[in-house]
Amino acid sequence: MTDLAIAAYGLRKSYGDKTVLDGVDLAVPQGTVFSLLGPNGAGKTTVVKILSTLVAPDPGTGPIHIGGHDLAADPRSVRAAIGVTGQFSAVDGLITGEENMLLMADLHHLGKRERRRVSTELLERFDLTEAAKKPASTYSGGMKRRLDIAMTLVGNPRIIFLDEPTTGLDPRSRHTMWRIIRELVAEGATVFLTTQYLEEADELADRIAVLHDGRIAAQGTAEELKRIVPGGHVRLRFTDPAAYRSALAALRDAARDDEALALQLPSDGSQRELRAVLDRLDSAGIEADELTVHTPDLDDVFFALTDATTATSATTATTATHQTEETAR
Ligand SMILES: Nc1ncnc2c1ncn2[C@@H]1O[C@H](COP(=O)(O)OP(=O)(O)OP(=O)(O)O)[C@@H](O)[C@H]1O
Repeated sequence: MTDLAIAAYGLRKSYGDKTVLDGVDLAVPQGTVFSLLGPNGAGKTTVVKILSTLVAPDPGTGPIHIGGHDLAADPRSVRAAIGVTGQFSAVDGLITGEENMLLMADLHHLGKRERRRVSTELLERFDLTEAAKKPASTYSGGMKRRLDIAMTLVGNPRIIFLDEPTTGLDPRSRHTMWRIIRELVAEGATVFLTTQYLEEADELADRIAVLHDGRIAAQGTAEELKRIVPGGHVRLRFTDPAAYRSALAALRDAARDDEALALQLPSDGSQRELRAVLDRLDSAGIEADELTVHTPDLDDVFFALTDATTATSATTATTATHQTEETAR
């Protein structure tokens, strides 16, 4: 257990007769990023609130250890070990960024000189020195979010909960946030990240869990999760209708898209399967104008796990715009 920053067993929580968490197990090794994914209302924030001592879990919940401390027996030590930034920021808009930082330093009982040093250092690190003397209400969304994280880091927490840290941020601010998260982990912190952006989990997380219907529907590395959904295929596109027709005759098992003059053959995207497809094309004398490989992405996994009825259309939709599609010809 010692190398686990977060170990929680059988998390349960209901509000009235609504069961939000119905036995959730979580194990997060130190120095890693763990991402909890789930649709709106799945219970991600509830998990963060329980693990950060803000909300009590229901009776029947198993043991929870955060940073080696028993959450039920020693919540004070848990609070000392963690930092939390939620969807509702702790930033006070009426005072300056610097004043927000100093206030946080006071809450952590830092000495006079130390509070200045920590505040200046963190403002600089998060590129807020120039704006430090301006009221936080004048900050952009990205700046506010950076200030929020800077405030969280005042107490030098080893375990950091980030609840949807990039929701509503533009791509540049999002990338800045990703860099910050990577730096924190490189310094040895553990990050528990909730997000609705699958791309974000894919980018950052060592392990990902998908929360659905009060339980963990699946968990693993991004690669492991992608392997559990079907949908990988090779797509061949033709410009000449005659070539398309002869390909159609030779590859009877392929799914056809007559309008686009395209065929799709199932494939897991591995070198072996790709070679098999190319061999078939060669032996049938087929020369496609374009060959693209589609491997399932986290969107496919997410839709497949959280809503079976939308799985098919989601897979189709991502096929058209997929980022990991590689044009081979
Ligand atoms: N204090 C509360 N009282 C009653 N119901 C609550 C309370 N807090 C949360 N809920 C309900 O619990 C469910 C899970 O909420 P939670 O905020 O944990 O979801 P989430 O996965 O974080 O969603 P989102 O992505 O929308 O933030 C929701 O249906 C919510 O309405």
